[in-house]
Order: sequence, then C-alpha cells, then structure tokens
Amino acid sequence: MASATAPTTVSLLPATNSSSASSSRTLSSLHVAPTSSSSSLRLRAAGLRRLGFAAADPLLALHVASRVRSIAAGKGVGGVVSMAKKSVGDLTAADLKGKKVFVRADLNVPLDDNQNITDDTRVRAAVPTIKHLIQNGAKVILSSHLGRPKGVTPKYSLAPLVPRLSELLGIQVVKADDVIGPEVEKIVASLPDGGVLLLENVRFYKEEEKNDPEFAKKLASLAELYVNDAFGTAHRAHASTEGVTKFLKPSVAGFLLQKELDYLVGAVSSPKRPFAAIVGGSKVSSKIGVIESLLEKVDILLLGGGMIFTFYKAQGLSVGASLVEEDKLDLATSLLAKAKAKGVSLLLPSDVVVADKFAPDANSEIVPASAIPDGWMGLDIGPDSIKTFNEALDTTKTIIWNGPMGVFEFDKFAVGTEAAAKKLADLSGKGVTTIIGGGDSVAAVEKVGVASVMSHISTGGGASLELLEGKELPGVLALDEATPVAV
Ligand SMILES: Nc1ncnc2c1ncn2[C@@H]1O[C@H](COP(=O)(O)OP(=O)(O)O)[C@@H](O)[C@H]1O
Ligand SMILES: O=C(OP(=O)(O)O)[C@H](O)COP(=O)(O)O
Repeated sequence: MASATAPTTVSLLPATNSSSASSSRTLSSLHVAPTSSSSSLRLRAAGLRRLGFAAADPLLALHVASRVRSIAAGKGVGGVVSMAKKSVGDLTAADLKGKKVFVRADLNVPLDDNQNITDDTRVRAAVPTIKHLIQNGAKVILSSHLGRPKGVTPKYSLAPLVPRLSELLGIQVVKADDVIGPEVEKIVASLPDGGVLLLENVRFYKEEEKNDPEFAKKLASLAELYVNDAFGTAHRAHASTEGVTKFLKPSVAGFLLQKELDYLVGAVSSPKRPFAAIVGGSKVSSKIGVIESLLEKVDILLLGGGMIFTFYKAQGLSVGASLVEEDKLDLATSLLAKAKAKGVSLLLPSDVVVADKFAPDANSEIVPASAIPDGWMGLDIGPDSIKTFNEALDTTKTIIWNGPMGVFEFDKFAVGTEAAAKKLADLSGKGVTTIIGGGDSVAAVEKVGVASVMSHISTGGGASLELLEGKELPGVLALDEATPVAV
C-alpha cells in the first residue's frame, strides 16, 4: 500500500502483449501522490484494468493510470495536458442495454479491382469497441467513410465491408443503402439488442465534410449515445466526427481512439529514456512540425528519406539530382542548430545509395554523403548509416518512427527502410517501446512482416502526424470529459 504522505516511485509491468484495444505497455518510475477515497480508487481500478495495466500494488497503479489517461487525452506531444476523455469502457450494461449507439469508425480500407479488402487492419481495430457494445446489449449504428467520393459513387460503397465485419464480430451485420432517411430509420427500429447496422458511406453526403449542423442532427437522431473510434479521421472536423457530438450525450472515445492517444501522446510525453525518433519520408516541408515538436522530447533524432538532401545542401554538400527543397535550406540549418542547442543527438546518414534515374531498375552505387556524383540521386541510406543508426537505437528504451528511409516502393532502394523495421522488431522483443506513427512506415513494417511485434502501430497517417506535431484533434476535443479524479 502506498505511503499516506510521501510521493512514491512505481514501475508497472505490461499485463499482456496483445494489439487489442486494451493492449498494455511498460511505464517506468512515475512519481505519484497518494489519495484517500477508496470508492474512487475502486472505480479507477476498473478503468486501469480496461487500459490493460497490471501492477504489484493496485493502489499505486491507480494513480498512474489516472495520470496516463489525463496525458493521453490532452493536446499532442508539445501541448498542455488537459482533461481525460470519457471512454466507452466506462459504459456498462446498465448504460447500454437496449440503447442505440452511433459508432463512428474509420473503415477506410484499401480495395482491389474486385472490391476485395487488401488490408483489413482498420476493420480489426474497430472490433473491440463494437464487441463491447453488443456484448452489453446495445444496438450499434456503425458509420464510416471510404475514400474521397464526390457524391454517391458505387465503387466507394461500404458493402464490401459487411462479410469481414460479420466474420470478426460473429454476427450478421445488416447494411443500409443510405446514411439517413426513412429507410434507415426503419432498419434502426427493427434492430435487435446486440445487433449491428452498417450505414452507407457517410461521405456520399457533401454535408459530412462541411460539418453541416442539420446533417449532423439527422445522424444523431438515429441514436442515443455516441462513440468515436475513428482515430484515422479524428483530425477532420466532419459531421460524423465532430458535429454529431453536439446532439448526442454522452459522446465518448472508443478503445482504439484511446489506445492511439495513450501511445502517440502518453508514451511520447512520458517516454522511457533514452528516447529516439526516426523521421523519414520525401520532404522536409511535410515533416517540419513533427521534427520541431520531437526535438523538444527526444534524446536522439535519426533522419532519413528524401529530406536529408536538403540538410546536406544546407551544410554545403553537393547532392546531384537528389530531391532538394531550395526554399527550406535555412530551415534545415536552423533545425540542426536547434538540435544542438537542445542537446539532441541528431544523426544524418553518412552514406547513401544513389541511382542514375528514379526507377526500380536504375543503376545504383553506394557513396559517402559527401560524394554524390552530379546527375545521380540519393534514393536510400547506405550500409554505414544503417550500422550507425542501429548502434544508436541499441541504446534506447522508446522509439517512434515516421516516414521511410528511402524509396522503399522499389526493392532495390528498400534496404534502409527494411533494416529500420527489422531493428525496431528486434528491440521490441527486448522490451523497447516501439511506436510506428502511421503512413508509409506502417506499410514498410507490414512488408517486412514484423507488424505484430511492435508496441503500437497507428491506424492513422495524417492524424498521428498532427498529434505528433502537438496539434489538437477535433474528433477528440469534441468528446465528453471524464469525471475528474484527484491524484
Ligand atoms: N530519397 C528519396 N527520394 C525521393 N523520395 C523518397 C526518398 N526517400 C523516401 N522517399 C519517398 O517518401 C515517400 C513517403 O513520404 P511521406 O509521405 O512523407 O512519408 P509517410 O507516408 O510515412 O508520412 C515514399 O513514397 C518514398 O518513396
Ligand atoms: O486514410 C485516412 O487517413 P491517412 O491516409 O492519413 O491514414 C483516413 O481514413 C482519413 O481519410 P481522409 O484523409 O480522406 O480524410
């Protein structure tokens, strides 16, 4: 039991290593203050188990869980911590039995020419929240967008989702041919407790992206409660992600949304150190925000991808025909200076793989960063850089990765990116917290077949980037705040 007077240092061990909504992670040495109310402790103990934490001393664990949830639901990495959001896990059978619940998920999955789902990650990620609701007797009205249709477009119908959703949920999901209106209302009225109705693509209505209040009201009129589990779309202030919350109370976070916030805000704000970030991708301009924000947090920053050539040129090196943003040279210089001032160890690749054209069958050579030949372009980091990066990563306890190290779509230039994926997988197995921040890095991790061993893989590219930049997500901000608990 915690001392009644002094702050205590605790370390929590992960309860499981699953990728489910209640997936856990290790927290080290959090200083927590004691509390006195045993009933609020019991409530928080339940919340803690839902979050997937286990600790030798449940009292201490409660304080920590509280802290984590407050951090996780606040602003992004660089922001001020605010209130935690109410969670779907806080809703029990007493709240849910027989209730119509509007669930916004992000089921924006890739489909092939035959309308087959080629990656069902987002469908699987939506399942824990829906299962919790139907197991507690709710009637689920499920909504999502797919693609960016302009009006009703059959190829963007959500119909291909029905078989996989039904299989994963173990019940037959009913599908409506519309999003609102009398036909939909009729199906809702006949939905049994524990049933799931999938609405048609919400973006078939232009009012969705305009966050039209009348449309939001019509969506809301279908249900009594609202759950947002669409992390990948939480950076959009749309009718089904933001507007609808004005008409439905409570409006709560789903398990996926909560887990994404736990990792992308919680783990990044209070990392086990040393903490490293790997940032790659094509352009420095699209990663300025995330680099600046991470420079406030990390001990080590590794840069790769197309953006490194702007840094090289800013340092006076020749970069041949490599991708360079001429208008960002001063910015690159200032980021290097900022890293130095902050004591962050910023590593640029010492060697690169250059190609004579931008093509999968280009001729290639490995050259030092200072010897890129005229007319050649850097498309990957070289073996010396991989070695140096790996050695740096070996010293860390938390790693976040956003953006590929090279043009990984071409096998010949995928070596640096695949090496990073393998290294993170290896370190994950050794207890390092590894967070993949969405976008192409996720594709790379999946290509290498190591996705399942990472601590967390984000389901949102744009949303995770905005969080890492320290921005607030409208879809999160709009949700009800959790009842405050003293810590
Ligand atoms: N050296 C390079 N030159 C040109 N493009 C690159 C280079 N390295 C990586 N890229 C490209 O960057 C793209 C990903 O960039 P970006 O969208 O910023 O990353 P993410 O999707 O992870 O956020 C990939 O398509 C990749 O081919
Ligand atoms: O796929 C998505 O975002 P992502 O490509 O940034 O991961 C989300 O479904 C959001 O889609 P949108 O960018 O069309 O709003």
